[in-house]
Amino acid sequence: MGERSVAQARASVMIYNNDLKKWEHAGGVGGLSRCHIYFNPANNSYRIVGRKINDNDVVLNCGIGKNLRYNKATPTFHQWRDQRQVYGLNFQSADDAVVFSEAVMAAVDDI
Ligand SMILES: CC(=O)N[C@@H](Cc1ccccc1Cl)C(=O)N1CC[C@@H]2C=C[C@H]3CC[C@@H](C(=O)N4CC[C@@H]5C=C[C@H]6CC[C@@H](C(=O)O)N6C(=O)[C@H]54)N3C(=O)[C@H]21
Repeated sequence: MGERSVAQARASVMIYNNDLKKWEHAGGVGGLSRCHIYFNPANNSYRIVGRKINDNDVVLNCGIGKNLRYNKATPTFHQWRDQRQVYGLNFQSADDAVVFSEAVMAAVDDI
């Protein structure tokens, strides 16, 4: 049994460039991605995967750890970090952002 999607949202994926001190579009080009939260029943893990709508390029692929701190910087821009970098999602609506954030936090609680 493979991974299954437990939530999805369209958002622009951004990565903070710590060297240049600025946000950059994940994958280098702006645009919307379909972002899924996948649950892997084989090891009870979750990850967030984002693929560009226009060419399916994977621009985000990060595990959800039990200590993940998810920051709602604005109603439509949410961010989190891992030991390497900071990720940001620019949602198209506050509603999309709420649905996705609740799924992220449910995943964190489930680990
Ligand atoms: C303790 C800690 O790690 N703190 C982190 C947050 C955090 C807290 C707790 C757990 C995890 C995390 Cl991640 C932290 O402070 N970080 C993470 C890196 C981010 C970088 C820049 C500065 C610039 C100001 C702010 C920012 O990003 N903000 C404001 C809303 C604004 C909204 C849209 C996004 C879209 C692209 C850019 C823009 O508008 O051009 N942009 C923004 O400009 C967006 N900020 C941050 O937010 C910074």
